[in-house]
Amino acid sequence: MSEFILEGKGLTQRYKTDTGCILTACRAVDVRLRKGETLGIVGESGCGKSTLLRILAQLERPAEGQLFFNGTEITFLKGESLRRHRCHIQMVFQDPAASFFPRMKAGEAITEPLRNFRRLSRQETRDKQDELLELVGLPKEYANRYPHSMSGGQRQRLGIARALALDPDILICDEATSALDVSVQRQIIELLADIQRQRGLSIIFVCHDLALVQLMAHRVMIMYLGGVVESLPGDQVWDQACHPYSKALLSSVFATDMDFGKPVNTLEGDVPSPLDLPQGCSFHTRCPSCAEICRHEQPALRRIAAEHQAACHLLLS
Ligand SMILES: Nc1ncnc2c1ncn2[C@@H]1O[C@H](COP(=O)(O)OP(=O)(O)OP(=O)(O)O)[C@@H](O)[C@H]1O
Repeated sequence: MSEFILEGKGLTQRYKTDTGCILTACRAVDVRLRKGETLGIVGESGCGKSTLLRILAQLERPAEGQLFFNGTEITFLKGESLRRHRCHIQMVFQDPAASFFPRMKAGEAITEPLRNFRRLSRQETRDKQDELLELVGLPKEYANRYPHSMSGGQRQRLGIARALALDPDILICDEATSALDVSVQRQIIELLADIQRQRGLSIIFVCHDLALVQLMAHRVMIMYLGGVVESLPGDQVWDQACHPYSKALLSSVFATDMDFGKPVNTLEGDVPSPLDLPQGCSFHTRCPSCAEICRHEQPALRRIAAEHQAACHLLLS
């Protein structure tokens, strides 16, 4: 049995654009998720987070690389075995309202995935609705309400309830709190942590907000332009993150907490296009510490400390 419930090796994804060019959205990404662990994935818009999630959830197949579930390769599953496998990994999206039929009541909506897999008696459906609503902290009576009549936070609870209907081993949350107010974000994160403790669930939590991710993730992976630039334990992000990109993200996130007078290390320039990846280190065009080697040699992810890797020439020389 593998130490990891989900493992991706060298996951790469390319898309053909409308103009016939090849865009590399994900570059040789290694992902490891342990049972009961939360892995946070952070990065700016367009860095390939959603692409990576779609590969991990098997909504699309990578152009290169392999995927393992509990040590068994699942990269090439198809047909009925793929459909069955999807029960193990479920997703929560940023806008759950978009995936609810407007005329379907909440109770029906959250048990829908279950009905796709087996017949349920009326009593079984009601019991499951009650169980799921209680799990996500909503009153039973909400089964009869329409999702659009609920608040954003309540709808996101429904989204989580629906993702849990099939009792998955892994929950993948794609910007699941980004559309919510800060106080509601906290409640949803606490809810996820509670459910994780109760059910031993493994969670992948993708977000562009590093402050939020490091609050809940056991490990954090920082992505830039389709690749991983740093990976480290969540509780070390604030004082041990060492890649120049991670540091720039941190100083912009925590700028409001900083002393006046302390320079804020903001990022200059734009992210290069994934259609035209720069030579050498993908971050060198914006890196304040760029050296000659960074312009022509791509740094590999290397060990900095236990459970901590970074891809930067300057940290390793
Ligand atoms: N199906 C597709 N066809 C062509 N290009 C795509 C496709 N899906 C994603 N891309 C491109 O791949 C790159 C990575 O996109 P992706 O959505 O994975 O990034 P992201 O980090 O999740 O961004 P965001 O936070 O804005 O959702 C982007 O340049 C995007 O335009």
